[in-house]
Amino acid sequence: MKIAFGCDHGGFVLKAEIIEYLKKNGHEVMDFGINDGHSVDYPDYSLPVAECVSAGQADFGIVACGTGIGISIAANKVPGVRCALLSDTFSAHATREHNNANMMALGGRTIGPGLAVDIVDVFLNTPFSGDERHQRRIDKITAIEKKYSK
Ligand SMILES: O=C[C@H](O)[C@H](O)[C@H](O)COP(=O)(O)O
Repeated sequence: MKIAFGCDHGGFVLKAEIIEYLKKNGHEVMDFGINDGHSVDYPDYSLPVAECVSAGQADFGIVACGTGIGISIAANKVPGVRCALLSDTFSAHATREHNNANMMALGGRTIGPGLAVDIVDVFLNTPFSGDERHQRRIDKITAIEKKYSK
């Protein structure tokens, strides 16, 4: 799969292990930085990942900041993006199965790289259930997006 990745300085601590996992598992990585731990603004690194996913240029997006909160808020402003902030594998499974999430956000100051890689693994290997009730709810999210987009 094609995976777009972006992080700020708070998420940079997770980057090496996540990228290593992705490459080892045969994924193509579109790396939007950052490439060292200097201080940056997380929306600048969330946007290109979210735009790639929204345009269908990547299958999934992974973003990381200190908490995962700011970078997920920014990603979810892009139409078509459903970015889940994750800190456990149960939620990683559930957000794919129920929400058909196409992006995940992780916090470099809240979880360690081992758990982050487990979360990525579960997320990427869990399909959307396709159940009518879940699709109906996702369609309602899309309708909200359409209501507020000009
Ligand atoms: O939600 C925002 C992220 O956690 C940022 O990584 C965080 O706010 C960066 O903080 P600072 O600039 O103090 O390192």
